[in-house]
Amino acid sequence: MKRRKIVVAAGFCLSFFLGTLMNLLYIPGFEHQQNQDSIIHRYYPEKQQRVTGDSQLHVGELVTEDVVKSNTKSGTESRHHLDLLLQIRERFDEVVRYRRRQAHGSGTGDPVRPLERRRLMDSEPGDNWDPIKIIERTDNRQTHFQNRLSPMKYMHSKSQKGETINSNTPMLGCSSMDNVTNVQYLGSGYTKAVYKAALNNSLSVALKSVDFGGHDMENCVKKYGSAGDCYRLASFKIVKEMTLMERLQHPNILKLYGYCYQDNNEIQDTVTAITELGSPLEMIQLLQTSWEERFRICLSLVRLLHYLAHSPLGSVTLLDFRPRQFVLVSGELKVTDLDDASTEEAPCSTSSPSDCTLEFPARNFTLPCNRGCCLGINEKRNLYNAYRFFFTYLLPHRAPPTLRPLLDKIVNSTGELDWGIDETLLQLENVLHLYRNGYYLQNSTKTHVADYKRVVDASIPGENYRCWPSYQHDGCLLSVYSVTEAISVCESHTQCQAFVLTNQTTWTGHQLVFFKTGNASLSSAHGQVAYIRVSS
Ligand SMILES: Nc1ncnc2c1ncn2[C@@H]1O[C@H](COP(=O)(O)OP(=O)(O)OP(=O)(O)O)[C@@H](O)[C@H]1O
Repeated sequence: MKRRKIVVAAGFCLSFFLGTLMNLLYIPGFEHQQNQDSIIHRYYPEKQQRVTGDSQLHVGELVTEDVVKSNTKSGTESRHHLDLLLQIRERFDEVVRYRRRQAHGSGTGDPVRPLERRRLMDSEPGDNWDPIKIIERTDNRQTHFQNRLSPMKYMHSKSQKGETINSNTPMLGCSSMDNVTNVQYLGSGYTKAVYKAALNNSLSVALKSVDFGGHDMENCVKKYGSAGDCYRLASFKIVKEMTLMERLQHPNILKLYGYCYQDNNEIQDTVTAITELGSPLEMIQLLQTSWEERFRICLSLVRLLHYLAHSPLGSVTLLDFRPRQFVLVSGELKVTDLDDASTEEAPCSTSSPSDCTLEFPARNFTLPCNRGCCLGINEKRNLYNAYRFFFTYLLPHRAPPTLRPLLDKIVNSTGELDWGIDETLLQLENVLHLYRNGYYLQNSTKTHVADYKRVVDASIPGENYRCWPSYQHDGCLLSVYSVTEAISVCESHTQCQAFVLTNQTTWTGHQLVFFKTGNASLSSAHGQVAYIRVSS
């Protein structure tokens, strides 16, 4: 109520108010309509079209809360504080846009309606700034998303049960964090710290929160001196990430299991995201794994990028695309860091080709400008990053020789940005088809030199030797399409005198086979088949 009065008063006394504001905050030329609009555009780009005759009122509305706080400070402090608050509001608006955006192509461009915006501005000072909470308070629509991710239901609830994210997955909240064990630090970046933990001694999860000692918080507090506001600014990265994890559902995007808001000693409502657990990508380690596993990572990545290019929010680009933004979950690549994802398509004019320049350290590309937008810029940025960070290292290296020409073509075409993501996906799926069905095996006229005795339900536990790239470090465990391929492998290893077809398969359906130096330890093993070399 009090806030409402302040907004109304601001409307009546606006010219006086804005004049004072200009003097206090030293915003040059604030009295000029043009500059007011550019300020609005800078901080509230989506407002600009609406700001016409009554733009002053909008300015008043937008900054009133901030100014009331800032008015009590010295000029420089106020300007700094306002800057910080405007950054928070900017991130807030971004999250609102993602939450409200209709499925791409079926909805309105600007989902924040003026009435809601006014209500947002009217929310009580001191209320926490969790946009999900604020929107929920102000939104009288029962959206699908709200039903599934209601902070009122989950975030402070200590006894929630039976609610779901997806139709069959219970949503986790603060109560699930009552019994957290085996907490281990996993990693941190500029803003967040990530811990591995077991909930109720069973479910292993990753817990993501703002790193109080991280660069982001440290730099912000140094500049603005307000730990609380700096926390709010940083926490919007987690809120954005949670929002995108919820809205972008794909097997190669880490799952959001839930979240919890808790007060700590100094700061109210600190947010912790509870997500699927992965293991950080180690490029050196990856180079030592089989081609099949490395191909899986590239294919997961391309499937992810294909989804992002056609996502319900529009074409999403990952502005920070280093391998550390991805983790592995059971061999599948998943993106974890979504705080730098963006759906903004770069605007351009046909008379200025440089508008659409994609710049990379070793190369630049200029894309065509089509109807004021750089054609496919988000998709192509992702694709070139996939090429430079993943494909060049992982795709061709030790691939089956017959697949090499296809793989080289994929690497070259993505490196030149000749293909879009649709064609790239098609080509990788084709490679999978050829591999999965054994079409990569050479039609060799060479006959095998040795004969092998087949022993059903038998294994050879000992007689191991090492080979590369083995699925097991102290033995030679490789994947093959067929017995014929296993015989070829055995004949190419000087130590090999036998092999055992296990009953395990890889993600492509290939069979895992142990290669052995002999058969002295032959013993019965249900479901396995041993092949023993009987002549040479
Ligand atoms: N779900 C997860 N499972 C395992 N490790 C994770 C998970 N999420 C993040 N990590 C690890 O924690 C690190 C930091 O996480 P994240 O990238 O989200 O933080 P950030 O502050 O945004 O980092 P950056 O500065 O790279 O943007 C990651 O590099 C990754 O190795």
